[in-house]
Amino acid sequence: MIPTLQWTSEGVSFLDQTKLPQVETYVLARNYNEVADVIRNMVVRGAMAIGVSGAMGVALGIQQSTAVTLPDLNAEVEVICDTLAKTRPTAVNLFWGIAQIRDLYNKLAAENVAIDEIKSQVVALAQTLYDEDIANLKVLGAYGADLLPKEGTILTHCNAGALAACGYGSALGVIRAAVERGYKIDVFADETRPFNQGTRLTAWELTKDNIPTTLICDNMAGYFMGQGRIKAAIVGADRIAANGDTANKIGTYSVAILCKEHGIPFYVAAPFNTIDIETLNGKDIPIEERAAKEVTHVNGVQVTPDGVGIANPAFDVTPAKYITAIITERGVLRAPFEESIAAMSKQTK
Ligand SMILES: CSC[C@H]1O[C@H](OP(=O)(O)O)[C@H](O)[C@@H]1O
Repeated sequence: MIPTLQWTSEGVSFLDQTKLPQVETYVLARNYNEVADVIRNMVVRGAMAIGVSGAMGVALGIQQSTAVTLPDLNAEVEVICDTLAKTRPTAVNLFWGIAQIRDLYNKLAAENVAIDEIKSQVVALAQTLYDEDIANLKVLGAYGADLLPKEGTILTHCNAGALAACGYGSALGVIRAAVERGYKIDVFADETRPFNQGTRLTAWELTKDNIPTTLICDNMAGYFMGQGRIKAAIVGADRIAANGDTANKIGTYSVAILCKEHGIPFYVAAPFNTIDIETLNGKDIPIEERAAKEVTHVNGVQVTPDGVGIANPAFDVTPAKYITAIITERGVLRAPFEESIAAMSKQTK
């Protein structure tokens, strides 16, 4: 299994995704501020992975606190949660992960539970969230595999794989589940400029698993769809609004429109905690703008002239009307998404 992140006795260990595929190396975050740094710098990235990282960061901060009274610890927990919440704005899973630990903390603190007991319970919960992430994605993968063709090429954008989660992956989890069933499928991976999650990460993890993969530049998808090569597209998600509008890696919207034009199914695969029912539609999803250097530089070398303007939105929003289905561990959602999402939100699991 790919060790994207792991709780250890010394802190949280992260596979450094900024160094892949050339070097497989690990970063140990020894305190919650260092966890915030690795999320911000995308040493760890992907909605599910940063959700559980956020939870582990809060748990680590509480575990390491030297506060001896609950009022002092309460104040520290606020700072810890704020620090982690300010790292990346779009993936709602981050806020979900932080809230899981904060809610347990608040409950135990309100019951006046001893600080040592609180520490052990929040750490245990962070580890449970890690296990549940993998278990949920395996269930999601099985639902998704039911929708894929038994043979042919599947397009994906960015990396919604084991590297974007605690393991297995969402979009790539569906592909893994299909391959495990013996489907004769292969993957076209968009390179996903500017951070190159497709080039560096999807290509790395799929070839490691011997899943046949062809890397294409972001502007090639339409060409291959026109040739009839692509049978379906599947992507992950960072935040899904109550009406089904979906924020995902920049370029996803273009892929969805191309799919519509060519009559190709366009699937979103995401655990249910990616759905944000408080956000009514995609216009209200905050879109992260990242540093210009991600666009101007490739492998540390500047490829743009000095003085040119740079825009670097990290995500776009695909309107629900372009989405064939949203695959979750609770089942498959279809249009009208307002209704199917509302109904599924009422299920406890
Ligand atoms: C599991 S969803 C993965 C999702 O995360 C990516 O964003 P980033 O690499 O910036 O964290 C992207 O939107 C992927 O689809």
